[in-house]
Amino acid sequence: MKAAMARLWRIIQPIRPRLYMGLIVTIAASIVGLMIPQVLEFLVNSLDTSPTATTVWIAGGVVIALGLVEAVLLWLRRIFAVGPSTETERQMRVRFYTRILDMPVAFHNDWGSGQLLSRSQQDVTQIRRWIAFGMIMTVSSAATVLVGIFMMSRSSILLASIFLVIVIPIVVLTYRFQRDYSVLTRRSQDLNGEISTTVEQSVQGIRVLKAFGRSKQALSNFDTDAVSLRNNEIRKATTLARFDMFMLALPETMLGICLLLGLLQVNAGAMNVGELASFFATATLVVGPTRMLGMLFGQAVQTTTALERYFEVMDTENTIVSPKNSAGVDFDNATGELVMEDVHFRFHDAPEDTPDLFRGVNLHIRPGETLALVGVTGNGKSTLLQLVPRIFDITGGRIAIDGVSVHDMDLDDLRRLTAFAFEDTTLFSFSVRENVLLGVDPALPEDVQEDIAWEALHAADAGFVAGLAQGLDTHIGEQGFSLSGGQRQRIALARAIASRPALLLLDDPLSALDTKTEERVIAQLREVLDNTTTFIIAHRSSTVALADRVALLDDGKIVAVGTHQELLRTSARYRYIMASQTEDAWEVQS
Ligand SMILES: Nc1ncnc2c1ncn2[C@@H]1O[C@H](COP(=O)(O)OP(=O)(O)OP(=O)(O)O)[C@@H](O)[C@H]1O
Repeated sequence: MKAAMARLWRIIQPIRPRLYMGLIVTIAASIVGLMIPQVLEFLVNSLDTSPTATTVWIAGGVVIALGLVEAVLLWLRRIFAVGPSTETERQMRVRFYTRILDMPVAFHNDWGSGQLLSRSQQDVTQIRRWIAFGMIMTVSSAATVLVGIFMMSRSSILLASIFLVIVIPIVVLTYRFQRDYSVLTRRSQDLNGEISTTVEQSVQGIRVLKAFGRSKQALSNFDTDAVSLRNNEIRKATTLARFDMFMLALPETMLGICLLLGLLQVNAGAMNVGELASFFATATLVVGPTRMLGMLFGQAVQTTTALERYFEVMDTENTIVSPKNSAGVDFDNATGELVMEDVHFRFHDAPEDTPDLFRGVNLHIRPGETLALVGVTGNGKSTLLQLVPRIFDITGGRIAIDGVSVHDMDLDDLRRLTAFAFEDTTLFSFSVRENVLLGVDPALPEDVQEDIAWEALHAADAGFVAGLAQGLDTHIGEQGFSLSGGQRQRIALARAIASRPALLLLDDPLSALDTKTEERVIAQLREVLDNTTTFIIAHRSSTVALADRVALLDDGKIVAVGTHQELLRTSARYRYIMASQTEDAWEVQS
């Protein structure tokens, strides 16, 4: 708890002066509030001895004035605290988002999106509430209780001591409550994260769920999580209710005892009625902050949990970063020549007894060449391509573009040199223009950008965009749902082409196209790819036909490289794979 709060204390360093101001006005408001019973004591005593209308008016006026001052001071507390705390909340959220954008794909595979969502939303909001309200109120409530007890002791030391004695069980109970409640809070936050992930996955996969009639099963899984959350919330509420019960019962019992003893003392002449009235007015005022302290303890626990969850993500080490002294990239003369030397790779979460996915891959793609990568399904073709822009990092060997190791390049430079069209096309809920120009320098003049977009769309045979309601500015629905699979694939292909990379990485970019469309796209791609070095994963012979040479990936290595015809002649494995993967394999071989 201490460590997380200490880090928060450092984070809020710039806003501390304003929080101090907030604290000062809150304590001032409490003191002003506590002065009202003193005026009451004076009023009661003067009514007892020499009652005059003027005294009543003056005392009443002072009480109203004190009430107004208290209200203004509480208003000022919000003014001082709200602005800086919401700014800190914004900064923490932006840092979190920057962090998750920076983190490698392996990190996102490990963390559910729901977990990241709940940490960046609920947890950060909880932290803001603590900064704006909890921190200030803890100090001011504690101060109010102390000052209040001091003032009560001026009325009667005996009664104040009884009040003080009741504070001890309150502290013990609060401590036990804090311990139990923090465990339940953490569990609730985790369950909330899991539920968010389930909803998100169902929404994304809604078509699959419907097509396979699995909505009921999805609902049943969701219900199991929802029931766990409900049970946990009930346990939280029961714990809180028990705690609240004691927090209410203890002060009320104390007030009852004090009233009895106070009346006996007044009767015995040990204190006057004014002092008794003042004691009770103060005690009533102090009971609130005493209970508030208990509640704030609970909030402190929740905030600590939220901080730990926030820092857990922020502290996860990012393994894929730019080198300290990166090698410069000559973009004007970049050719995209790719060399892989003795490349080894295994996923960090691969079972220990499995061999590396790649065990010494050697490959050379010449400048301007188009090389197709072929292999049986699931043998690592997509992964090999993703090693180039460092979506995953190799565990051994070397990958170089134009003679410079990708590990020596700045990540931004590396990703400017390369462009990727993924097998599962992700389009954002932006316009077609924004999707296609994602990798294009936004500083270019608008008309140049527009020309680039159309050129790329034509190259990818995505001329259908011109016929859309708003052309390039047509907004693509969430996840690109309003387009067909083939249309989405062609826009994603256009996006890769538009960034005019030195090295184009295409992961089976034509898989969703019918043969006729594929033929057209290939014809246009041939022209575009003429001078661009291209590494393309191919499952169909028609895609292979696009390539100058073909490399066969098998058993963690490149086992053969040559033209399509050469490999058909020399490699039985290649013949087998092409035959098993392409519908027209026999035609290809003949
Ligand atoms: N993030 C990951 N963590 C662990 N294993 C993974 C991960 N991604 C892929 N794999 C595994 O690595 C292997 C290679 O996957 P990859 O997607 O590269 O194959 P592929 O040859 O492109 O497949 P396909 O031809 O079906 O597209 C598969 O066994 C896959 O299950």
